[in-house]
This record gives sequence, C-alpha cells and structure tokens, in this order.
Amino acid sequence: MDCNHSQTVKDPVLGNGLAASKDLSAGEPIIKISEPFLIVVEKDALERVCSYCLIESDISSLKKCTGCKVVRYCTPICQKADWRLIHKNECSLLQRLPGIPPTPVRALYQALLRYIRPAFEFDSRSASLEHHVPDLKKDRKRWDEIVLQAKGALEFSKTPADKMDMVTRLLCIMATNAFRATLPDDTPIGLCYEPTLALANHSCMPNAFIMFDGRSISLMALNAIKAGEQIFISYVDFTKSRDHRRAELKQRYFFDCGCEKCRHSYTPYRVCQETTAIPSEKLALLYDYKTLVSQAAEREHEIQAMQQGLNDLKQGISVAQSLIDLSKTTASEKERLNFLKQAISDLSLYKNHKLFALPPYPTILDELYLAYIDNEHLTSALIILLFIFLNCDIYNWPQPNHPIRVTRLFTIARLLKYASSLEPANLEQTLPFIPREVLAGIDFIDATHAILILVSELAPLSHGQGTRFMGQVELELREVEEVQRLRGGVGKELQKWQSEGNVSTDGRKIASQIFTGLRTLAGFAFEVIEKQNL
Ligand SMILES: C[S@@+](CC[C@H](N)C(=O)[O-])C[C@H]1O[C@@H](n2cnc3c(N)ncnc32)[C@H](O)[C@@H]1O
Repeated sequence: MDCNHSQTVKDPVLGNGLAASKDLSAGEPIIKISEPFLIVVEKDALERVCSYCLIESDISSLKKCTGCKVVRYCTPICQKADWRLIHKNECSLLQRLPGIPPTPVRALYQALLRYIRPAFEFDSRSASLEHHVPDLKKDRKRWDEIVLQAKGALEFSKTPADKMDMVTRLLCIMATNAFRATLPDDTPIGLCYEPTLALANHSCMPNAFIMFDGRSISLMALNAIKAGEQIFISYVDFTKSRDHRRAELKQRYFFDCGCEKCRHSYTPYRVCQETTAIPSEKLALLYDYKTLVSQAAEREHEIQAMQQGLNDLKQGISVAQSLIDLSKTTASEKERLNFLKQAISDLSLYKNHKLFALPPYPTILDELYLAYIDNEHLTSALIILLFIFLNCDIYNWPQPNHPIRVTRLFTIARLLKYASSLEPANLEQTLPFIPREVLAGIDFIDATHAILILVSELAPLSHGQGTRFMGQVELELREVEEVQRLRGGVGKELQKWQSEGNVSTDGRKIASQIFTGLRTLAGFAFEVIEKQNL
C-alpha cells in the first residue's frame, strides 16, 4: 500500500467500515494502492484497453496475444508483466473455450488461481467481508446463476469439487465488494476487487470517491474529513432520483440507505446548500459559489411551493424516463434525438422553473450531448455541455474537485479547441441560429486556454498528482500556450493569471470576460435543442 490514512471501524448498522486516521483535506489521497488484489478488463473493453496497464488506445496500436487472441497489450513490457501475473494461467483456458467467459467468472477464476491455491483458503481480509449469501439464496434465479458461474470457475481452475461452497461464497464476496474499474473520465472498463477499499460503506452524500490511474487505485477525500469520521463513497450514481438509487442499492447490496439525502428526500439544490466546497478563486470567475448557493436556496423554495405541480407530473416523469430508454435502443439517430426532444418538452415545468438539476433532466441533457457527439455535431455538443456544467453539474456535484466535474471541464476545453480550429464562416454554419456577433465575440483559443487553467488547478485534487490525467491536461496546456506564444495576444496575461491568481488583475479581467462569453453561449442550449437536427 502506497499510503493509508484510514482505520477499520465497526458500525452497528453498516458493519465494518473505514474512518479517517487523521484530519484530511479535500482532494487528499486517503488510501493509495498501486497493485490491487485483482483487476479484470470486461469483454466490451478488451479491444481498446491494454489488459495490463489499462490505458485506452486505438485498436490498431494494441497487439493481440497470439495464443488466446482475446487480450491485448500496448507494449511487450505490459504483455510480459501480465503473463507473469496471471495470463500464463488464463491463456490456454481462453484458447479452449468457445467464447470469453463472463467477467465475474474470469475474476473468480483468477482469484482462485492467484490467491486461494494451494490451501484453498480465504485470505484474512476477504474472509471478514460481507457476502450476503442468505439474501442471494432467497432469489432463486439469481442464486442458480451464481452457482452456475461458481461451477464454471471451479472447473476451469481445477479446484477440488468439495470446495464448491467456498468458491460460491468467494463469488458472492466479490459481487458485493468489487468496484467498477474506470478510465479517468469514469468510463467503465472492468472489475476491480480490493478488500481494503471494499470496507468503505455507502452514502448518497459521500465524502470520498474512488479514482483509478491505470492499475493504481486511490480512495480520495471529496470533502475535508476529520480524524475518526467515517469515510463514505457512493456505490451508485447519486444524481439519480431517490427511488432509483434505493432500488439499485437494495437489489445489489441488500440495504435500505439511511443517509441524510434519502431520509429527508433532499433535492440536488438542498444537497448543494448542505455542502462545504473548497474555495477556488479562479473557478469563481466562471460561476460564483455564493450566488450558486443562494440560487440553490431559491430553487429549493420554489420546489417546496410547487410540490403539488411536481406530484401531478409523476406520470410525465415516467414517460420522460421511457423516452430516454427508447432513445438508447433505437437504431435511427433521428429518432434518438426526437425521443430526447420529446422528453424535454414533456418536462417543460422543469424548464420554466429552471429546475435543470432535478432528475431525470440531467440524464436527458447528457443523452442529447452524446447524440450530438456521436453524430459529429461537435459545436452543438459544446453548447449543451456548457449548459449542463452551469445548470446541472455545479448543483449535482457541488465540490469543484469532483472528478466527473473536472473531466467535464476538460471535455469542454477540448470542444473549445475544436471550435477554435474552424474558420469563422464554418463555425457560423454549424450554429446558424446563434447571432454572428455572439460567436465573433468569443476567442476560442483564449477560451480553451482559460478553461485548461481551471482544469490544471483542480485535477490534482480530483485525479491526483502525477497521474496520467494530469499528464494529458498538462500536454494540452503546453500546446495552447505555444499557440498563444506564436500569435501574441492575451496568452501571457492568462499565464500570469494561472500563476498569480487574483494578483494578476489584467489576467483576471480577461478570464472573466472569456467566461462571460461562455455563459452567453450556454444560454443558446435550447436553440440548439429545438433547431439542430441530425
Ligand atoms: C462493500 S461492503 C462494505 C463493507 C461492509 N460494511 C462489511 O462489513 O464488509 C457493502 C455492504 O456493506 C453494507 N453497507 C454499506 N453501506 C451501507 C449503508 N449505508 N447502510 C447499510 N448497510 C451498508 C451492506 O451490507 C453492503 O452490502
């Protein structure tokens, strides 16, 4: 373990848990483990992710294992390291099987071979973890599936048949305690089982989060945490509705969440009021935190006043949810967009009261953004994403160092960079419903630069110092600095603002003007939604 500022605690309701062993500041690593117990790349990601270092690459640059032709690597070094670690045991098995086994079966098989043999005993950390065997047994269909998967792994690993109970229990432990392994932008790529981190309990208002950097995994503080305070992560997407979160937690983890957000049915606006975010002078130029909190209070007040209207909308919300689901399954891109536009129009009450952070509105906007990305309408995607950031994200994740928010800002910077590469006439053509003077008023290179400065300030607290994500951000920043150097202009002032903050009054003023332009641009999101077709 590279660092550990936690200790195990016993909670009468939650079982074992983790607590901070010292006062922690927001963005500080609590636990860092460079080689977790087990990571398995899932089927859908095998073609684009190196099975050892977990870096995403073009399919063409990853080399297939010539034996099994299933796993891929970015370099011979990764291939050798994975061979020593596990692949020497798995390669011949993958060659023999007609297809790739399900990820939980591969994970169980690997755990049996690497850790449980030769005595076929649990390691002490896994042995004490929650397994929910009695709960799982109550669901006949699910239990049959578990037994089938355990049998498969038992046979593949040549584990003696009398160890079947132990193998089944290990599968249940992994099902309850494994995490999704993700890329830095939160894209799921597989499964990670690490017993130390598995001790962290859940809250829908977490004070910590899990971050992957290749194979390395960290538990990071989202807020300041006092010594002795329990550490909570979120097992589910905590921006989803209360019913949605609770159903998922019950189904997968067998508990009724008793967190403050669930107990009091907090809206994102209320959560935002309850959250202490780290101050960021620079980010304050994009949106002012005090204004944000007072706007959150206004929205919350409005929600309380229109409770009846929202209750009446229940049917509309479930129709909107069905439209989101339909948009994900249809093969026609035009239909996909139309379903989402219909969902937006069904929830006009939300729009009229600017309640954009209330579920399922952010999901609809996210899906719209993805539809524009998938169809290469990148300038439309930029405007929707700016709108999402300023109207949903800052309430849903009030902490500026939340990795999803920081990743979003980075994506905004990349889309701004794309917009900066277009000739003014082409840019206008892609966004014909935005007045020419609005577009001409924004220097997209300066905007890329200013947003990258924000990202580079926040990334050490969201993704960690020295991580690959930090490397990508620094690379983009160096590139835009070079462009700025070559063309003259305000790049120097922005660089001063980066290093001196508010002391650099000129830089601050320039950044402030840039962000005003971006807020104006975000204000055209509904023009895009109404008028930009695929
Ligand atoms: C990943 S484990 C966490 C460690 C676990 N408490 C233990 O003792 O092994 C997940 C399990 O912990 C319990 N748990 C976690 N968060 C909880 C919460 N907020 N309320 C009730 N139970 C919780 C549930 O039994 C859940 O299935």
